[in-house]
Amino acid sequence: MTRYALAVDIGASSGRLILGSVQQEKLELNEIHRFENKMIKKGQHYCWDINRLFSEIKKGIKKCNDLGIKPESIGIDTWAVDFVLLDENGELLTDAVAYRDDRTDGMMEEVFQNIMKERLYLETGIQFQKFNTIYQLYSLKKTQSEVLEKAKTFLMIPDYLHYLLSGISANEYTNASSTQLLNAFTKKWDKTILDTLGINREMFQEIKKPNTILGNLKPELVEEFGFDMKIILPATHDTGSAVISVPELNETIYISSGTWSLIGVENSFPICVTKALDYNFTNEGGIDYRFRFLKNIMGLWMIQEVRRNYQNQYSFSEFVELAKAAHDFSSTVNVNDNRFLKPDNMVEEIQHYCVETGQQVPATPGEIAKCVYDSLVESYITAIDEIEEIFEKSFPSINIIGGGCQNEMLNQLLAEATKKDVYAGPIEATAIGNIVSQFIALGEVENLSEARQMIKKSFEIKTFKATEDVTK
Ligand SMILES: Nc1ncnc2c1ncn2[C@@H]1O[C@H](COP(=O)(O)OP(=O)(O)O)[C@@H](O)[C@H]1O
Ligand SMILES: C[C@H](O)[C@H](O)[C@@H](O)C(=O)COP(=O)(O)O
Ligand SMILES: [Mg+2]
Repeated sequence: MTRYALAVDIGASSGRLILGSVQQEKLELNEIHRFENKMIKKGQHYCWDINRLFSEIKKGIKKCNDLGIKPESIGIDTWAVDFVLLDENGELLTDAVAYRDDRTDGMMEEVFQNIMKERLYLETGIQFQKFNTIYQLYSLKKTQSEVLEKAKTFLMIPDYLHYLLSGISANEYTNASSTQLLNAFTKKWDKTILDTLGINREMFQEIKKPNTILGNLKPELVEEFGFDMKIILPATHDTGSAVISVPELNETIYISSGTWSLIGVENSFPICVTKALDYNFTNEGGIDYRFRFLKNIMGLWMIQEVRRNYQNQYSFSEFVELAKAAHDFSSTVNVNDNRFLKPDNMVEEIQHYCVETGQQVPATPGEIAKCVYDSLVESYITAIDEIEEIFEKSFPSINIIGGGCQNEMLNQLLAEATKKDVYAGPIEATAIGNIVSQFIALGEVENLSEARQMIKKSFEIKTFKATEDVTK
């Protein structure tokens, strides 16, 4: 009898529910529901519409009935760092404020008045992004200390969605690592950091690893759906699940390409050396206590915003064709400049940058798109050079996974620029990683190694090579 696991993968731009099963030793996916995700303004803050997200999840679960399928388990992954706080009755005390909100402006610098930057990095190994949970909580402490004092439960976004399904509170390890409040070595909440910043450590929950069976659905949801499911924790940080799906993990660099581009390697221990700090690499927790040594690059968020600025009149594939037609345009921007984190108008921000740096100013949608893609490749190359400097070796290939691996122009540009083989796929890497984590817990798949072998033979992986230099 076929066993099904249901993955819920919610990224910053879209969410999807995907059923997974093993058929003839291959993983089979069936996307049953997809929905848009975006920030909404609530009061003075940008937030996630967490109630709509949960209703989309329930809508997707109910579609299983239309297929006559009762999945054995469900697991939810989303973006990192964001959270909600609950009161003693388990009710929401806060909105799900989004990491791009400006409430953390200046907070990192204030935290460094209490804890040295180097100390934070040595204990947590986490990159310095202004939106990390530590700075969001510090902002709350300054502006709404009464909320922090009342809070009894701290749940990150996937934790909260699992709580809504099961009534059980837990903090999953891979996402907890992104907060910059988890000690990279003890894998526990770092009491010294919390106490030094005066953040109530009692609200943090027990850390649970991926592959943990958290519990079952609340009885009223069993009634509503018509079936029960186990809630099994995947790597609830979406990039943690995505990296599980990288088919060629040994000796390769991956780029999880979606709203963000997360570029890095898998490692068995945290690398907290000065050079990693200076280059702002992170050591996010992975499955089986591996580490995701990676760097955030602004990613396809930029083209998502450009698309919005042009009233969504162009598809992503049309932007690629428009960029190809603008082949003579060569201005680039530093994509990791915080000015691109949440500009009022991305097109204008890119144009202002080019004026300020004395470059040709992009005017057409094609020139803007080409500038974004060329700038991303430039940033990828810098990060690859930094990784190879830190590891003191050259990596032969790059694996691009996630929705962005469909941008074949970007894939070819990277192959040409690095002379490395670029492998593209699987597209739904995050959901696949989520599903295999559930199957490992259910015993449907033996372990991570078997999962990766199964993934490699189950999905199309396209190869992009540098063109031979015929002049030689
Ligand atoms: N057909 C396509 N051609 C080129 N790029 C694409 C295509 N489809 C999706 N993309 C890129 O993939 C991105 C979305 O990737 P995805 O992994 O779904 O994002 P997230 O998980 O962050 O919501 C889009 O922003 C877009 O740039
Ligand atoms: C804010 C974090 O850096 C972000 O969540 C990143 O880690 C991530 O996982 C983004 O995933 P997307 O699928 O939204 O690109
Ligand atoms: Mg994603």
